[in-house]
Amino acid sequence: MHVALAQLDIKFGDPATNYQRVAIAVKQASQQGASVLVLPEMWNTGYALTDLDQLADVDGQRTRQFLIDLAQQYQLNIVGGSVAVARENYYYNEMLVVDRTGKVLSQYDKVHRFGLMQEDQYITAGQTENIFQLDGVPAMGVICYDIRFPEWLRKQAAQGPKVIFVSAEWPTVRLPQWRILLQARAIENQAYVVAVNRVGSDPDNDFGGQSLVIDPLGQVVTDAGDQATVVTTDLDLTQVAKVRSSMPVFADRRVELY
Ligand SMILES: O=C(O)CCC(=O)C(=O)O
Repeated sequence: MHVALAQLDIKFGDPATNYQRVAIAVKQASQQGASVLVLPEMWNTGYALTDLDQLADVDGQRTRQFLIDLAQQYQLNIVGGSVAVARENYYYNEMLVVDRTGKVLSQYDKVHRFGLMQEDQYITAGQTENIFQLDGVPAMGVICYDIRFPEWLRKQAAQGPKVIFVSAEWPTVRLPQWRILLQARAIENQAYVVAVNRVGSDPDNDFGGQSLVIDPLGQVVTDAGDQATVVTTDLDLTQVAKVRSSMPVFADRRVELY
């Protein structure tokens, strides 16, 4: 699996610009030979939560068609980060995963709402897991604050995913925690973590990138730095089986105790 991390700057409250930026990133990823492109969180609007009535993608229709078209045109799978979506009278922070044939593999609403950025006031929490197969590889995806809840990732990782995708808008001030949390999620689940954060700023926060690929032993194999970029990395998925068989932590769980 050759993953491309689209570490984008997101223009606050300006979907038209952001759709263009994503289209450029998909093209770059394809030119770099990627098989999977990963986008950041809330890339259509940024955290313009007070304007969601004007800005959110109604029923996610625009994003869905946009990602399907790009996936087919450039023949790559897309872990679509997340976008602000309006469904009925509610707003969601929604991830779509689309394969290169244009099939929608998964639709996930962020489960843990981040109160420090007022998500609890505007966004409706998701209820369902996000496990899918990319080119036959079992994978899962979560969004930003979700990574602070190891039980949520574990519940899904125990079902077989070898790659954990994370899409985020993680403020610079807490990037030291971002790195440690992601490394811990990789180590405890013995899986690759492919995590994409944005760069740039919005009226309240600076975002410092540090999109990472972390191997199943917790070592950072790619760090995208702090500028807008698309970086690619080859995942050696044989590592997952090797690490899991060398220390059988899933089998050693005492699930009757917790
Ligand atoms: O947990 C954090 O520190 C950041 C989370 C966040 O920014 C988000 O979920 O959007």
